[in-house]
Amino acid sequence: MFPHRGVPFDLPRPRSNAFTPSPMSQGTVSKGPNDADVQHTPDEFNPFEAMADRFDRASDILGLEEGVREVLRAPDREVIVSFPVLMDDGRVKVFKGYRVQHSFLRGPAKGGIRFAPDVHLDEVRALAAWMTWKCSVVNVPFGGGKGGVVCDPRTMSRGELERMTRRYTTAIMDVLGPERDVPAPDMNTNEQTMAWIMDTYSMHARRSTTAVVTGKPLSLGGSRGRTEATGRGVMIACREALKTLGMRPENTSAVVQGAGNVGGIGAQLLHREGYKVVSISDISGAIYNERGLDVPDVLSYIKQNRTLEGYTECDHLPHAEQLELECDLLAPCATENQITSKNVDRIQAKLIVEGANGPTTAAADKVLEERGTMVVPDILSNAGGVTVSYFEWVQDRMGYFWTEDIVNTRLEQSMVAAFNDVDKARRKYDVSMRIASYILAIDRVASVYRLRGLFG
Ligand SMILES: NC(=O)C1=CN([C@@H]2O[C@H](COP(=O)(O)OP(=O)(O)OC[C@H]3O[C@@H](n4cnc5c(N)ncnc54)[C@H](OP(=O)(O)O)[C@@H]3O)[C@@H](O)[C@H]2O)C=CC1
Ligand SMILES: O=C(O)CCC(=O)C(=O)O
Repeated sequence: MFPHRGVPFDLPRPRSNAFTPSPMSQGTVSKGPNDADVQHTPDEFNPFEAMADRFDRASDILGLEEGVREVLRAPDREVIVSFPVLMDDGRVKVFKGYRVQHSFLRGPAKGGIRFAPDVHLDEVRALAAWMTWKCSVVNVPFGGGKGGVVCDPRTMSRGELERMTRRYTTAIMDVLGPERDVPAPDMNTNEQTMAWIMDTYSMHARRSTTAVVTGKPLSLGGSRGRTEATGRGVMIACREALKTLGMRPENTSAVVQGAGNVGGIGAQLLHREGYKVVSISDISGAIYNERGLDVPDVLSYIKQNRTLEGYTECDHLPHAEQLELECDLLAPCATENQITSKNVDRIQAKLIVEGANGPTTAAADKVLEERGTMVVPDILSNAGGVTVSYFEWVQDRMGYFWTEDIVNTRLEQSMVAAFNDVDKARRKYDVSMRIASYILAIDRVASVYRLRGLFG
């Protein structure tokens, strides 16, 4: 069902065992990539290495002390669990889940949970570290965490998904909590999943604990604007980037990869702002219309049919061709490792705004930098989601809920401030937006570490 997730479409599926600790057992807690027995095999498609490559470049520029560098690079805690779930046919199936908490220096760990058949530890490690840097870039008081369950949600019934979510939550519940670690939605999880997590946690805690998770339904302490927040943040990042390039939305053609929470809502908001969205994709492939797609119509088609397959008024393209389309703006909003050393020479977009986490490999980054293609990196451009998650956590703890206007205004202010902070660092250090974001993020986390005390 997810044949290409996390790898370029035209390649055999690379797998790295770099940093992967040996046998996973119930409740394993591993120290992570700094373990002495770990073997390092350079691998362009390993997301943790992609993160570490940028981390090292930014740390070199900052002249970060060796000890601090080691502390900030490695995850603080990794939990690996195996748990049984009763399937609809009466069988018991054992699932594997992860929760990686990369850093608590700036506050509780924060980050989504994804359900996918090929989710793996290095991916979750990278995603957790990216959360630390992202929260720092937008200056919200959280560290970074991420979770994953190896499963194929498309083949599971609602009951199976609920039982799996509840068992996973129970298995990792010791490390969760409003002041410990606060999950949120990611790929293939949504507000219903968050409601199950909140309920399971609350049953064990013997009190309703809304602030243990964000991205919940409104009636369970969710925030107005959270569902749209990541796509809205992507739209704001596009607008700010266009300004620096002297371009205007109405003269900008856009290609959006992914049609889920980030890509679908992002495309819709770009369309509303006057961009010509010429292509959108989902797992089945891409659609293209050079005159521009009717995005609301495309999204309602997907809602009805659960796929883009069969949509008319457009050409259908394979995934790989979508990324190489002639366009002004490319917004990869699906998954990791989409723009790589294999296809970067054929990417024609003038501007890349990353809605997904890790869609560009470090090797491709270097080519884009040399070519002068502007890339607004994930840890800045998709930070709208965690920003409104922070607002949700605050509202839950206050027990006082904001209007959508207030949420959107504060999100707008936060995204623009973060964009400007990164742009300032870019000019100061004469680096790309990506490296500038890492410099800003690492510097903020490192200064907190020094303030809290190096040897505590
Ligand atoms: N949700 C959030 O708030 C945030 C998400 N992100 C990141 O954004 C990305 C997308 O997440 P989200 O939108 O929540 O996930 P969803 O599950 O809502 O949507 C994912 C979308 O990507 C499509 N897709 C999956 N694989 C491919 C592929 N290989 N090529 C093209 N399309 C593909 C899916 O198609 P189909 O439906 O057919 O499977 C679906 O349209 C992830 O990297 C996530 O980590 C980042 C910040 C916050
Ligand atoms: O909203 C959140 O807490 C995190 C969202 C997320 O997983 C991400 O930004 O990658």
